[in-house]
Amino acid sequence: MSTPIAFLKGHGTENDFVIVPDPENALDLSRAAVAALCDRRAGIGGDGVLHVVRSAAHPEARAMAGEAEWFMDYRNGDGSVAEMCGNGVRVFARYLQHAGHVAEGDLTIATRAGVRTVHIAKDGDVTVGMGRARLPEGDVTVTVDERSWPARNVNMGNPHAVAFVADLAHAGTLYDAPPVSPRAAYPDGVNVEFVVDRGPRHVAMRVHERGSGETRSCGTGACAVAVAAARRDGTDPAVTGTPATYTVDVPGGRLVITERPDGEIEMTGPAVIVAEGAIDADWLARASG
Ligand SMILES: N[C@@H](CCC[C@H](N)C(=O)O)C(=O)O
Repeated sequence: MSTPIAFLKGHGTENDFVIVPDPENALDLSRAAVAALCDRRAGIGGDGVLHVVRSAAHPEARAMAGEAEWFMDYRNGDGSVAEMCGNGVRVFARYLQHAGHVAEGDLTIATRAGVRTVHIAKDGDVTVGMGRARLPEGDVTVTVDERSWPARNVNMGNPHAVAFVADLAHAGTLYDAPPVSPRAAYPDGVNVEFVVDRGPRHVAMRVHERGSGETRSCGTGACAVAVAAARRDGTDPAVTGTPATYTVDVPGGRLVITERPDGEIEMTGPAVIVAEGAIDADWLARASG
């Protein structure tokens, strides 16, 4: 029998992850292995995997090793690779604290979208500097059944289409990815957010994530929603010169997003470790095919 592989389970506003500490990048976490881990019946279950690797030990992160000791090698539930995961980076920071690698306060984490700054507060919430949004030009349309909505193309390191709708139920079951057109606007696929107003600078959303399906929360998605809402509401900080803060309710909780006049975005929310265990390495090897 092979040596078991340590894992933890954690979530941020119920966007849940299998955390696999692998400081020296010794594991071969294939696409099939990640999908098996995330399987909610035959595996551990999660929206994605947070593979915890020292930046110096990962080819995609080596160049960031001087700025951030740890690299979040994030994978979606189907095993695909994504550039960024906003809830994931908060849970990743919570894991580093839990494992004694870092203390409360400020730290940096390398991601495929670049180095992110994180603050672990005494009250338990974790804030992450999400960088700036990009807003590619061009009209985008999201469709569910017989309804279509104009959507805003927002890139938070990963791609989003944000549609303001009259009722979140209009998003339907979200079992399948809602069609977004033109497809050429998103050559690598897209995360789709459906948004309703709850009050001044307060919205609620549902999301269909690329590579994971409908999830209970998406941090980059919540940031994309806040950015789109600010442009719609005339509160774009680059225009008004004052920060815009939006409360974004997700099915799994609440995130608070602030965009500053220089475009930098901060997101605050909870991050929780719920379990620790050991993966049967032989099972994982078989699952990897
Ligand atoms: N849940 C994440 C986003 C994860 C990546 C996304 N599915 C993609 O493929 O871009 C978040 O909290 O940001």
